[in-house]
Amino acid sequence: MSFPSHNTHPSAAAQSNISIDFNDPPIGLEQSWLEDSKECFEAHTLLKSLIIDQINQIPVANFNLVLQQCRNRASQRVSMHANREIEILKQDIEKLVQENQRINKMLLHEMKLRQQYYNELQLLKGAIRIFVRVRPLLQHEVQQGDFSVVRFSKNSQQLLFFPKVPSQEMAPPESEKITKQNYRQFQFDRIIGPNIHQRQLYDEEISPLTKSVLDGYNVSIFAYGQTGTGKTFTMQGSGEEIGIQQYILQDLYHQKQKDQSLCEMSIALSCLEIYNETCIDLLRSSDNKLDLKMDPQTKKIIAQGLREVVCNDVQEAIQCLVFAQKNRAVASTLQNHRSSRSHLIVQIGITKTFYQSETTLMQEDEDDSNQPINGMTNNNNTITSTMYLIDLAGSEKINTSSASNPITDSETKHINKSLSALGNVMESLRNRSAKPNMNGQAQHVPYRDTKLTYFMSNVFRDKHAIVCMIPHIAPSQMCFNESLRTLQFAERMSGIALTVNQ
Ligand SMILES: Nc1ncnc2c1ncn2[C@@H]1O[C@H](COP(=O)(O)OP(=O)(O)OP(=O)(O)O)[C@@H](O)[C@H]1O
Repeated sequence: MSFPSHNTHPSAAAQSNISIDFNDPPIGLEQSWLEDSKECFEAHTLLKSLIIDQINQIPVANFNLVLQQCRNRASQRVSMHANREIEILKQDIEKLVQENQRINKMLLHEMKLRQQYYNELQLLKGAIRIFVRVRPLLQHEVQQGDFSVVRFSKNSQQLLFFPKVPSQEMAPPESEKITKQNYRQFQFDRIIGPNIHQRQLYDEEISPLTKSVLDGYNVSIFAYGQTGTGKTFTMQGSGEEIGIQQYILQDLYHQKQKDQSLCEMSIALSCLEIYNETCIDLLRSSDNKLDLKMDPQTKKIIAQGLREVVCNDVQEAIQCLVFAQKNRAVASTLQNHRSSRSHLIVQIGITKTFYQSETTLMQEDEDDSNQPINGMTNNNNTITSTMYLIDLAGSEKINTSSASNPITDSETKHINKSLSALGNVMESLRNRSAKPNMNGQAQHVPYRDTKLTYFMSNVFRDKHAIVCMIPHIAPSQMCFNESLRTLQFAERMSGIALTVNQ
């Protein structure tokens, strides 16, 4: 086959990048040759674009592969790194646990020392502490023209009590103006005047007792005094003003929360009423009369079947008290305002069980001062203690001038009997500590004379018990005789303050 000499092969044209306009072919080229060339050129162009496409695909696939490999390597490195980190963290945690144990050990040691010194101080202050509370004059007393016959010293320990003053005009002057007046002076651990609010009373005088009960000491607080002098106000509060019962419970549950890493604390409540020498369980609505018996194992006097309610928080505990108060109020309306004619004993039982690690730490501590504190049994590292809050019946005498009412007379006789039995027990304890062993025999203490003294003998027979008495008086001159009796009773008690538990 021969080609025109002046012409060039189409592939040569493509190779030499000659641009051919196929719509306007050069003169002399045959039509078929042109069509062949055109097809060939298009095939070439298509092939070229396919090759470019293929080339473009290769790096993407490669990249994905490389990326996957990188990921694998990275995840291997991350897991190796994480393992190392976890190892380091484990070591750190181990160190922290050891440090925590060391600090807990120090804390326990410090706590025990603090408890020891603190409670020694409390015991040195006197086993029976007397805080006389004088309530303000009430509105109806002022309206009746009554006035206060009580004055206070600046150190809050002395109380000046004026004999009957005939009228408001003759009322004693304020304490700073008092010179040589005819007054009786009383001195107690603390006088709580009418301006002292519940919170202040709690913070200054009662909260140390809450600390003691948490340390394993049995504590009892008696509210004593004539009806209407504020015993219930102090213990339970009134209206907006909460009483020491609630403050104590708030503190106990607060401490329970604070100590939860050291020990498990359980708080249980029971409420016992003694009315006309009958014991009544106020946490039961029926079948609630109880007998007092000595527990053969612990030698403690127990009210058989007395309901103890474990309360998990302060609200539950307060609900319990409200239930008891309602029960008491129902009986009260049925029986001639029984509430002020009966003794109410609220018992708060505390059990603290120390966790194993702390137990071991305590056993490891070889310091001699690290003796088990009161209430703690060596076997199970549990501390048990009880706080007794006793709202005593009104202490007034039978009004011999009024028409006799057999019910109130019998109630009053029972009250007078149990309150004077309480005084006799105190008196015996004082005598016993003055003359410990007469002819080798311990002096008899008449605990069994009344239900109140029998039950409370748990407290008086306990060498480590802390007893606090809050005698209440009204400041008015109309209550002069009853207030004087209350102050004299309190004076008798304060005489045995330092000796009762020796
Ligand atoms: N410190 C005080 N401040 C203000 N008001 C008080 C105070 N103490 C008592 N009161 C008020 O005096 C009244 C009598 O108080 P309360 O009922 O507590 O006496 P009580 O000794 O418990 O009597 P009862 O033996 O009859 O139960 C109440 O209205 C109480 O609110």
